[in-house]
Amino acid sequence: MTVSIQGTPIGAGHPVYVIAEIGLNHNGDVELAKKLIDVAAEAGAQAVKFQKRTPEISTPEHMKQVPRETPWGTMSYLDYRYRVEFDREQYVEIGDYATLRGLDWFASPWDEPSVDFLEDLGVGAHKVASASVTDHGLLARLAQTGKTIILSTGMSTLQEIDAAVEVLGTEKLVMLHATSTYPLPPEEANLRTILTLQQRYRNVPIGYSGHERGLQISLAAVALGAVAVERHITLDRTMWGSDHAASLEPQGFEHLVRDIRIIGEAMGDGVKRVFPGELAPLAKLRRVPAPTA
Ligand SMILES: C=C(OP(=O)(O)O)C(=O)O
Repeated sequence: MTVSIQGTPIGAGHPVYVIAEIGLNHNGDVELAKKLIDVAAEAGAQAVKFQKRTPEISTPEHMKQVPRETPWGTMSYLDYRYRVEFDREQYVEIGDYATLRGLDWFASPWDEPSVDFLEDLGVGAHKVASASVTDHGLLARLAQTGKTIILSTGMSTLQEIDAAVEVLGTEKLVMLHATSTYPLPPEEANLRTILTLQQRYRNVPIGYSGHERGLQISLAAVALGAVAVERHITLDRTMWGSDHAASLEPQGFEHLVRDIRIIGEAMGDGVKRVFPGELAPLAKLRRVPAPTA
């Protein structure tokens, strides 16, 4: 089963759809966001992704007044959330820049007004963050958009995912296996879940959203058949902000996309055949030819 985002197909037999998750790693700075878009484009990703919140709604009540040290001084967690949000004008600027660089761009809306905000900007798809899997109001609003929805599944049981799929439908759905531990230790990656999801949601393309350090686990996900891969990117892992440490720097992301493309080609179609490149070794090395029927 194949779904598409702005004409780019996602599914078996198509190049792995690589999403560079900028998330909040722009730290509220449009110029930094543009540099990260450049990193994604130069590496050969197909999309960049952001996170869009209405902080008053999406911040859990018990977190709002928790003090937070930031580069802009100590402030409440709620004020910090406002500080790193882009407004409409800034989204127009970064969205246009992504389009100019040949990338799809979209975001994970963390509340219903954020869906309206993104729809107004004409995004090509929406992402559901793992944290939102059980927010059926948000999912219902997303289903109404008719756009392709990418559903992450960290922190979720199969029953919670079933219920989310019930609301979203399967026609324009991509699902990502994820474990929401930052950074993700290998023993919690549980990559065979990709196979479980493939079997349970047969018409849904299954991908992987990774929070591990390094490349190996994402590359293994592709070898297991993940048709989309999302990874956080940053200019510098030591920068201030919650996701930088579990992100890939430009060179790491470039290597990830390069290796995903090689693995994608190497996976083939599973049909056993003798390749042209084998004919010379065959002539040279095989002493006993196959018996003729
Ligand atoms: C946190 C997000 O995604 P994931 O659950 O895939 O990490 C997100 O998309 O905002």
